[in-house]
Amino acid sequence: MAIPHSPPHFLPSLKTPPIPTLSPSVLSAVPNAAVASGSSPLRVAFQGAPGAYSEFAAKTAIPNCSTLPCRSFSDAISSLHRLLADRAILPVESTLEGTALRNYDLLLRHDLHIVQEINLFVHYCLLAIPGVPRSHLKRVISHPLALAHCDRSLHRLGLLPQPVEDTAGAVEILRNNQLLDTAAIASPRAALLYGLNVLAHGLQDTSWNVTRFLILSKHPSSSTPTTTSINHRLKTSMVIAHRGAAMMVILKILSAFSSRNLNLTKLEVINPAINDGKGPVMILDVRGKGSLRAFPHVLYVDFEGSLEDSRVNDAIDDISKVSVFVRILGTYSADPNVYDLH
Ligand SMILES: O=C(O)C(=O)C[C@]1(C(=O)O)C=C[C@@H](O)C=C1
Repeated sequence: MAIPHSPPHFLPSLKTPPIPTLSPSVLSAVPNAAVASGSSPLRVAFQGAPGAYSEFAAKTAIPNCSTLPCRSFSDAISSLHRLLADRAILPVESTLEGTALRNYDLLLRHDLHIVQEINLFVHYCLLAIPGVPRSHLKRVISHPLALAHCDRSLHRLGLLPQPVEDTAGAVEILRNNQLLDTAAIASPRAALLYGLNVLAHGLQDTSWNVTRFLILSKHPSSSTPTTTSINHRLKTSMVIAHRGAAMMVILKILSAFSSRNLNLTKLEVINPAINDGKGPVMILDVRGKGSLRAFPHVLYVDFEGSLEDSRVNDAIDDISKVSVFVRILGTYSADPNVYDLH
């Protein structure tokens, strides 16, 4: 996959010129192709340039996969619909951000299935063009979340943060434009890939900085084992819409699962007023006419277990009685690890 080209070199400057942007989506340059079949590696679409954390998460979760860089998460999802990719990977939770509502929103608008999860320890580095000392740096570019995760460190270093689309994209901008007064925050892997210097490791303000990614497919997980064991727990994710009596539904959910000895791993109340300012949550009704429906009151729930288990089905029946809509988003192997990119 060719790295997108940026404009010719910028002259080093003491002022801070505008940050050049990446060229249009790499996705559109990929010829239409059939879904990988037989023994061909799975193709995983991710948002960002090669070297992004999402790409690393994809390669860690599916070691032999090939990866497809996309300009946006929505491009990554449309690459699944266009059969350019077999999987798409989305970050859905992080230590600082909590639930990434931006990506849940995407997930719910499409008829896709969660088939895998992966937890990645996100280790941020300060990267610069080789030979540039830290004292020459005036500003730093990266994904807005990465800048937020490193806020205190950047303040200490006196660097002006400027957001760009993704961490590896920032490195690419730095390299292609030879910006000598600018650093990027990205992974050690991106530094290697683009030949940049690592000036500082572990820039994140909290020592525990983990992002949870979900891998999506057009089809439910076929390799899902039907039995659970200590080493191979299954998890199911669902979305529940209700009439507004959140407390009553939450109590029902808690009792439906706890009375059957099922473990809840996530329960998040989505209040339309804080849903990233988007108002009601739009959910594709995959069982109905396949139409998008607007729900003002929604809960995101993950639990250990699968629909193969009658206790799970009974719990869902109980919950359905107090809710207006329930959609199962997928059953997949729970990731018991946190992978470190180091
Ligand atoms: O920019 C990247 O490298 C990404 O993979 C995206 C992403 C995100 O959108 O959450 C993933 C993890 C990092 O914390 C920052 C950014």
